[in-house]
Amino acid sequence: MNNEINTENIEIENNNKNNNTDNINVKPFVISNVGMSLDGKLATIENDSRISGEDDLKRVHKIRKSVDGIMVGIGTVLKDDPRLTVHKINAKKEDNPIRIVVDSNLRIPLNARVLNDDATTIIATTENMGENKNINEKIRELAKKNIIIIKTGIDKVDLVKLMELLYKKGIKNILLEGGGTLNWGMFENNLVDEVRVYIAPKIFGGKGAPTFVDGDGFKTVDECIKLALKNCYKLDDGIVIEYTVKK
Ligand SMILES: NC(=O)C1=CN([C@@H]2O[C@H](COP(=O)(O)OP(=O)(O)OC[C@H]3O[C@@H](n4cnc5c(N)ncnc54)[C@H](OP(=O)(O)O)[C@@H]3O)[C@@H](O)[C@H]2O)C=CC1
Ligand SMILES: Nc1nc(O)c(N)c(N[C@@H]2O[C@H](COP(=O)(O)O)[C@@H](O)[C@H]2O)n1
Repeated sequence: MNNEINTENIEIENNNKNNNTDNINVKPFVISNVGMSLDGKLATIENDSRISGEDDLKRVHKIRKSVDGIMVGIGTVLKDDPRLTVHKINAKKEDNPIRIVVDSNLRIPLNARVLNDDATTIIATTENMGENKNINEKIRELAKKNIIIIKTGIDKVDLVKLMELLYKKGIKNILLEGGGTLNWGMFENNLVDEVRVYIAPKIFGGKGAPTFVDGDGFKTVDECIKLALKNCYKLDDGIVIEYTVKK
């Protein structure tokens, strides 16, 4: 049972008050996909992320079409303003997966393209997102756009709980499309099941350029995520490598 609160008649799911322990450890199957340079960067220091060629983008959009949900961090929304729909291959509106944005402080701009009506959008936020004084106005505007807001976590989105909640909503598989900070959060919590990377024959360099997995990093090799090679092949001018995450 979810406890729900009303903010000016707008229902926000507040899962921090949810003590239900049913279905714990039942989560969507998560595929982490990125296009990266050979040195592991997701974009250049000036946020140029044109890495994949046309065939690789078609590969990504086939995955988008096949999953229930597609997830990004608010960093990617603010930097790229993505649509997160299936638009590089033939598709109908019904083929678009549910878009999930992980955004602890509701920083999402109201004109972000992920808030358009091409697909359902869920914003995962936190208990303390309301500290900004204009937050109720923003929630009202998001509600007008039929955006679903889920609160889980106090200051930072609780990704483990979020996965359980999404699974209960019928989202059985998710394409995780980064960026590096959210990818770390997902790997750190052992929430990723499969990895697919397109590696472009390019070197971007730059200490500040985002990488496939950023965050704090594991301290030892013993702690790190271990992968088993599943498949690899040439595509465009690069290669695609697919791994299963060893659990
Ligand atoms: N080449 C590719 O395939 C791709 C490239 N990119 C690139 O990646 C870059 C963006 O990456 P980045 O800046 O790291 O942003 P992310 O998209 O990874 O978003 C990170 C933000 O998510 C929020 N967040 C909330 N809860 C969590 C949590 N539990 N764990 C982790 N994050 C959480 C945080 O913001 P808050 O605290 O406000 O909630 C955090 O700063 C861009 O340059 C983009 O172009 C992105 C995707 C794919
Ligand atoms: N796989 C992949 N290759 C690249 O070269 C990329 N730049 C990305 N970026 C991701 O796709 C999002 C854009 O999506 P829309 O086309 O607007 O639907 C972008 O925000 C990244 O998540 N991915």
